[in-house]
Parts: sequence; C-alpha cells; structure tokens
Amino acid sequence: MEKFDAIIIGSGQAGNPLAKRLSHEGMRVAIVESAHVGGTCINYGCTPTKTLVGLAKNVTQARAASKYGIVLKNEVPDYKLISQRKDEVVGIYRKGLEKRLSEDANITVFHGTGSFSGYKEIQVKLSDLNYRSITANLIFINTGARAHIPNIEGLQSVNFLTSQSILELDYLPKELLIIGGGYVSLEFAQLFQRLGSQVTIVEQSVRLLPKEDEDVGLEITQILEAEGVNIITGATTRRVWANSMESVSVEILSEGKSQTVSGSHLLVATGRRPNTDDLNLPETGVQVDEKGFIPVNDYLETKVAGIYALGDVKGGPAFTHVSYHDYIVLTENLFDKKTSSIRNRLIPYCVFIDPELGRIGLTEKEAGEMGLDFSVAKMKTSFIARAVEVGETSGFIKAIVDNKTRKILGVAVICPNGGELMSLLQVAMMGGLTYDRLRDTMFAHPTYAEAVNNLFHPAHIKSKSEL
Ligand SMILES: Cc1cc2nc3c(=O)[nH]c(=O)nc-3n(C[C@H](O)[C@H](O)[C@H](O)COP(=O)(O)OP(=O)(O)OC[C@H]3O[C@@H](n4cnc5c(N)ncnc54)[C@H](O)[C@@H]3O)c2cc1C
Ligand SMILES: NC(=O)c1ccc[n+]([C@@H]2O[C@H](COP(=O)([O-])OP(=O)(O)OC[C@H]3O[C@@H](n4cnc5c(N)ncnc54)[C@H](O)[C@@H]3O)[C@@H](O)[C@H]2O)c1
Repeated sequence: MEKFDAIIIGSGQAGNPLAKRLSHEGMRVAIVESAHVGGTCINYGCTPTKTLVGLAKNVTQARAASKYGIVLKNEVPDYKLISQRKDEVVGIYRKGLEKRLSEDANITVFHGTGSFSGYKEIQVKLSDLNYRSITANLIFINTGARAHIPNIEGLQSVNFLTSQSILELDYLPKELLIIGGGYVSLEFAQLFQRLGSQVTIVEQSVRLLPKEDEDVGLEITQILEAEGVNIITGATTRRVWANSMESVSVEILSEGKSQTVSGSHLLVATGRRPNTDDLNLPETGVQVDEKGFIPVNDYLETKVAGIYALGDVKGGPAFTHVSYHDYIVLTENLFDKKTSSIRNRLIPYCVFIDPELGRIGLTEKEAGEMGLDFSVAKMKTSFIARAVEVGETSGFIKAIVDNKTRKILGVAVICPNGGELMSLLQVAMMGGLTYDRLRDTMFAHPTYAEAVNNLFHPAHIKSKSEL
C-alpha cells in the first residue's frame, strides 16, 4: 500500500487548488479522478455551457443586425462548428490543468474510481482495470454530483439526455423538451431556442425558478416566451414514451387537464444527486444523509477526524465558487492559523440566460417571512441609459434594504451583465455600505453600475406597507 500525506478523491473545484496548496506545504498528494481532471465545471458544466451561451448570443446579435443592413447567408447556424468551439474551450482549460498537475512533483494523479477499502485506505480501480491501494492521514472527498433522474413511468426506456450528454451532440435538436425549470433548464432552453431548436419547458412548480421571488420567475418567463420558448408550469409529468427514434412524448397534468407534449429530444434537468454511491463510505465511518450528501461541520470536517468533504458532495448551494471557497476555508484553517467557517457565508449566484439573473442575499419573500423591517428598491432595466443604448432593456433590478440600518439585505438583478452588477452590490454589502451612500456615489457614465444611483432614488423605493 502506497502512503501519501493527503488523498483527494475527485478532481473538482476545491480539490485541484487544494492539491497545489498541499504540495506547496511540502506534502505528497494523490488525486484520484474517475473521469477528466477539472470535474463538472470545466468538462460538463460552467465552461461548455457558458461558451454555448456566448455563441448563441453572437447568433442572436447577428440576426438583430439585419435591421441595419447586415444580411445573413444562413439564418440557422452550423451547430457542428459551435459544438467544436465549445470542445476547444473545454480542451484549453482541461489541458492547462492536466499540465499544471503533472508538472508538480509532489502530486500524483490516479485515473480511476476511488472507494474506501478500510479506515483511511482507498482502493483505486484504474482505468486500465488494475487496482492500486493508497493511504493517507488526510483525506478530502470532492466527488461532486451528477444529474438526478426522477422516477417517471417510461423514462428509462427512452433515450433521454442529461446536462452532460446533451453537450455531446454535434447537431441541433429540432424540438427540445426539457423536464425541469431550474438553472440547467433555463440556460439550455434559451441557447438552443436561439440557435434554432423549438424548446418546451415542463416545470412542476407554479413558476420557473421557484425559490426566487415571484416577480423574478415571471420576468424570466416573459423573457424566454418572447424568444419563442414554450413554458408549461404547475405540471406533473406522468409518463414518457418514444414514438419513434426521432420522437418522444411526455404526458403531463397541468391545471387539472392532461396534455401531451412531443419533441425530437428530451432533456432531464431536475436537479443533482451526490457522487457518494461508489465511495464505500461505511468502511471508514463517514455518514451520508437521506439523499446521499456527506454532512460536514462549519470547518468541512466529516464525523471522522482527518476526513473532509468539499463542494457539491456536502450538499447546500452547488456552485463552482462555493466549492472553491471551501478550499479557501479549509486551507485557512489548516495552514494560515485562522479560524474560518462556512457558516453564514454570503453566497452569490447567477443564471446565465440573457439578460443574466444575478442574485445574492435575501429575497423579498424571505425578508417578509423573517419579519424584518425592510423596503424594496426596484427599477426597470429600461431606465438604465446603457441598456437603452445597446437595445437590451428587458428585466429589472431589485434590492431589499433594511429600514433602520439602510444596509442592503439582498439583490436580484436581471439586466445585461447582471452578474457583474450584482457583484458590485455584493461588495457594497460586504463593506456595509448603506444604500444612500451608493445612491450618492459618482459612477462612470454610461456604465451599468451607475444604475444604482437611480435604483436607490426615493421614487424607486417602497416600504413594506406600500408593496
Ligand atoms: C450544466 C451545468 C452548468 C453549470 N454552470 C455553472 C455556472 O455557470 N456557475 C457555477 O458556479 N456553477 C455551475 N454549475 C455547477 C458546478 O459545475 C458545480 O457546482 C461544481 O463543478 C462543483 O464542483 P465540485 O468541486 O463539487 O466537484 P465536481 O466539479 O463535480 O468534480 C467532482 C469530480 O469527482 C470525480 N469523481 C466522482 N466520484 C469519484 C470517485 N469515486 N473516484 C474518483 N473520482 C470521482 C468526478 O468525475 C468529477 O470529476 C453547473 C453545473 C452544470 C451541471
Ligand atoms: N449558472 C449556474 O450557476 C448553474 C447552471 C447550471 C447548474 N447549476 C447548478 O446545478 C444545480 C442543478 O441544476 P438543475 O437545473 O438540474 O436543478 P435545480 O434544482 O436548479 O432545478 C430543478 C427544477 O426541476 C424541477 N423538477 C424536479 N422534478 C421535476 C419533475 N419530475 N417534473 C418537472 N419539474 C421537475 C424543480 O421544481 C426545479 O425547478 C443547480 O441547482 C445549480 O446549483 C448552476
């Protein structure tokens, strides 16, 4: 059995920077990765999808330019080329990471599936089907998550797609049905609709993005519908069947009525489940919750001393930046003589549709449920000079502010570069800046940032009783 100082199972968003830091501290590190280094984000998540989102926007802008004399040769783009570009960008990141890891003499990457074979012992089933046994005092589980497939009658007998397999297509789905109306669904829905597919979303909740405020979900519904996406909410999916190799149908119950929607392809985007099944965790005493996630304390420790869980596999908000921040918290505690915790972290997130939804902090609904004394500042994107100038005026900006402290409690931004504008407000929240300070700050004109001058103008602020 080969002994290392640390083993990282899963080359995810926390594991890779962690390996470099452990190496920097003079430790011998093993990374065990069953697929590609870089995990979901680089290979099947953020990188390929945001490349596709960007290319779909290019196509939309090219079409819009026809009003000004730019005549397109083809209305429908060549998806094969688009897919190739996506693979190229993924390749750049993956190869860069492979190189950085292989050049580090303290890091050994085992390409295979890791599972516990004893207390702090890992057996790696290598891709060449041989086995290796390794051990270390420190073990970090960073195995991420995969698409959750709901138990719907007939689903297993059709060729459905997941967020991973849809990225392998080198042609455009003619009609794309999507079960689920969350992050994965909305990003794929808009980009494929823009590229030329006819997209239908079937969501079980009363609206898209059900955890967000009602006005956010409804605005996004309008934006997508205006681009031609067919959206059915409050829908129970009863049954799925294939009509032929090129046609799949879904029977849904919506508003008490049964209806059938059909398409050439079906994408299942109904959430994620943790990759803990292969880990054989009982061997080492690490426990999982009822959904398979690994519970951790505020310092990312599992129930077993020296074994940590990072990223999606521990449950909670599943984003790349959360996993990366887990690495920061962990290394601050292990090496930087700080006491860092994951409790009460301010977690921003974006849905990368166009315009983007940027979100952080409390929703209006949450502030109400908590009985806070708050007001809501809300302004349409069409009030932002820059948005008018570039002709992208759908959406709104909304901030929840505390009436006593005048601090910002939460933000939802639906506008071009919404993620960036949200991040500006995030920094204000971190620094405890009051909204009137932001209202009276000079920002460059015409940036999206200057929108906060107007957002916090009394004309746009309503107290709870006025809402
Ligand atoms: C389509 C899509 C788009 C997304 N877009 C965004 C976005 O824009 N922004 C954002 O912040 N987040 C996005 N996410 C979420 C983001 O990708 C994840 O939150 C992030 O990758 C989680 O990282 P992680 O560190 O938990 O592990 P992962 O990145 O999931 O990596 C885990 C790794 O562990 C490996 N592994 C699993 N089990 C084993 C085992 N037993 N042995 C060895 N290796 C194993 C896996 O192969 C994988 O490589 C997206 C997700 C999807 C699916
Ligand atoms: N931009 C980003 O940061 C980004 C992008 C993609 C994914 N992600 C991450 O990946 C996670 C998974 O994304 P996701 O969209 O798969 O999950 P999600 O949890 O965001 O959304 C799933 C949706 O499917 C619906 N649903 C579940 N079962 C259903 C059924 N049987 N019929 C109809 N609707 C059903 C749910 O009500 C929910 O609205 C996200 O929560 C997020 O953490 C992030």
